[in-house]
Amino acid sequence: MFLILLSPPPPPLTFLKPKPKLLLLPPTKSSLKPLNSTKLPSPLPSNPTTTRKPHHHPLSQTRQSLNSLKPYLLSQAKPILAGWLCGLVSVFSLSKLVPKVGKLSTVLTNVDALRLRDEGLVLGALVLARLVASYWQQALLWDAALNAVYRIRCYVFERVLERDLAFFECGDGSISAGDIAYRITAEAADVADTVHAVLNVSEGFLCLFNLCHGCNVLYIRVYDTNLQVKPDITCWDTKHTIVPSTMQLSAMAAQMLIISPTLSLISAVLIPCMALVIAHLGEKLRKISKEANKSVAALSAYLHEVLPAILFVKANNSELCESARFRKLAHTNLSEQLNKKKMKAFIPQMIQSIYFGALFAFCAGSLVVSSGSFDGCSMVSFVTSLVFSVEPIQGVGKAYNEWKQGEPAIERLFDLTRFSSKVILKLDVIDLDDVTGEVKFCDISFRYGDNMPFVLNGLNLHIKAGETIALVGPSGGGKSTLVKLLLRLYDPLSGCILIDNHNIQDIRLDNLRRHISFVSQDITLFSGSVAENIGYRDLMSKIDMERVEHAARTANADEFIRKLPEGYKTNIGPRGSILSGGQKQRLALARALYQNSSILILDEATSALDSRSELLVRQAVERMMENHTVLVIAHRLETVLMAKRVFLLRDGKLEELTRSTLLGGHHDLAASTGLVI
Ligand SMILES: Nc1ncnc2c1ncn2[C@@H]1O[C@H](COP(=O)(O)OP(=O)(O)OP(=O)(O)O)[C@@H](O)[C@H]1O
Repeated sequence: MFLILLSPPPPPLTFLKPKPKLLLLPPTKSSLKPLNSTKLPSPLPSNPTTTRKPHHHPLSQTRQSLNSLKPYLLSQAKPILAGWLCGLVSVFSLSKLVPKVGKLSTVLTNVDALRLRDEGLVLGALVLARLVASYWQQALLWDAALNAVYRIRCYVFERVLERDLAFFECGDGSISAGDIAYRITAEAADVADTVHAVLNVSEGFLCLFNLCHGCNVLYIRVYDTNLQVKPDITCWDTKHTIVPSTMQLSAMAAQMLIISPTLSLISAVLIPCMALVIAHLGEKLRKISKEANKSVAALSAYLHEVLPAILFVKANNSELCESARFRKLAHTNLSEQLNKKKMKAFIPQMIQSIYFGALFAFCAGSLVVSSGSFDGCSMVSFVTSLVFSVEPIQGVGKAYNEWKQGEPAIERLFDLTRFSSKVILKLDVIDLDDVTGEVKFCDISFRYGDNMPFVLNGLNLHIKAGETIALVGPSGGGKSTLVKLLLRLYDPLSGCILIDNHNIQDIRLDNLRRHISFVSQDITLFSGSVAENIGYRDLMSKIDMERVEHAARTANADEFIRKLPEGYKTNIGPRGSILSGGQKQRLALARALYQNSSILILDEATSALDSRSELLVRQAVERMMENHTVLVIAHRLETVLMAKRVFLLRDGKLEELTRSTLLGGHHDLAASTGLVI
């Protein structure tokens, strides 16, 4: 009856240390549980360990997502406005182009070379303007969408870095590194697609004025009751969804009212009905999309855990087991994605079938009721108008669904930024330029969760400036926890920690951590050169190569570094994969030495060294003891004996051990102190 050329579909809407999870069970059904990686924090968690999620009304969810995006869209006002302007030019060119094509047929029949040339030139200019403007419209709107998402990504990552250690460490309610990585990479890309779709839709609003002309040409032709398709209505661009839709809708409504007010009113009931159906299906699509996103995040989390542990997987012949676990997660993802795609395909069909079904019923019923009060021609014209009004409603629905599909990605991304820290930062903090390194733990009590046992219970310790003390104790006794409190990764439940008689809660956090160098139990190295890893603290400024080499020599690392293919410039691979365990540890020591802080914490720092290296490192540490406060957590008697005083941490309290106790070789010493004697 009439031909509508649809435009091509819009573009598809499209480190943290992972905790090793050992799974030695065969791939039975129960062992193939997806990793618990997709638990979401509550949007405004006052307690990061809380997992209960308040129920959100879909509209408030949409408002929240829009509010989250708003500042980023406003920051891109210039390219957005420029893009819309290009859209306006593009639509204007089209509106002029359509009647021109119609006129061309008349010019061609009455051959007039001069007119033909003029018309051809105008036509060419309009086509060119349309092409160029369309290109710039897309380019500018993508520029805005991608720039907005770049800013969102940076903001989200900064907020993630600001989160308490508990968010990453405390199993219940925490989000895995893989899930976080997925949100900041792939889901942020989805947000860019959604933002672009929204901007493209909004552009339609600006085109309202301009389209009046073009649309009217189209509609007037369609209203001809003889229903002859004119050449100038064969081209209709449906890309500019909402406003052309609005225009189309009002023009059709007017025409329908003229033909039959009763029938029009009956048909008008259809519009709110369809809006309700669209809203309902859109909400369903949002939920399905969220599940689909979660299933991809679970896959990503799994890969982030397993691939770094490939050595363990191979050594344990676990390839089959891991392949089965992967299949299970991939299959869940397959069903979720399929659900999403099916829903996306279902929605337009559903809307159309409801519409045409109801339309048919109304028309048939009305014909009977009106008992021939209007002729077949008017009926056809009425139906034509109604059919044309379906398209804009569908257009609005399509835009709405694009948004609904992208909404979960926006929610999940911004969920990462909504938290209140348990480590409260005061406003009136002080900066300490130099510290002597005196540390006091005063009556410290701490536990990781409300229902967990106390790890530290009324602990007191006074470390004098420049003193070296060793902490020993059974595994799980709380030695590393004590260090975490000193670094203010957690705050004690009661008591306080003083550095140079200043409560650490009164010292600016970055200033506090600048005065403490920490070599942790699990060595953390990044891909990059040896020099970058040692001079990590100056990575963003200028690394002092002399200090790097000096630190490496002191930590007995210089010798092996020079043997590497490019010496200090050698890239050590992800997590220092090209180095041996002992080499990694010496590099970490060199890094701590480079930082030259007043307080040095070595948590099992010499455990992976051979006895020769350990001796050299011990000498280095002994040299550092002269002007540093050193806290060594050790399991080796030789390391422990370097310290001036040795404390046993057991049952949340400290007990000083005398040298004679340590050297006396009591039977139960190894069991009670965890020392390797
Ligand atoms: N993030 C955490 N959430 C909950 N409990 C934790 C967390 N970290 C440690 N714990 C618990 O706190 C206790 C003390 O742990 P910590 O790591 O301080 O012991 P440790 O003395 O350093 O042990 P090791 O010598 O084996 O390294 C342990 O029972 C441990 O299970």
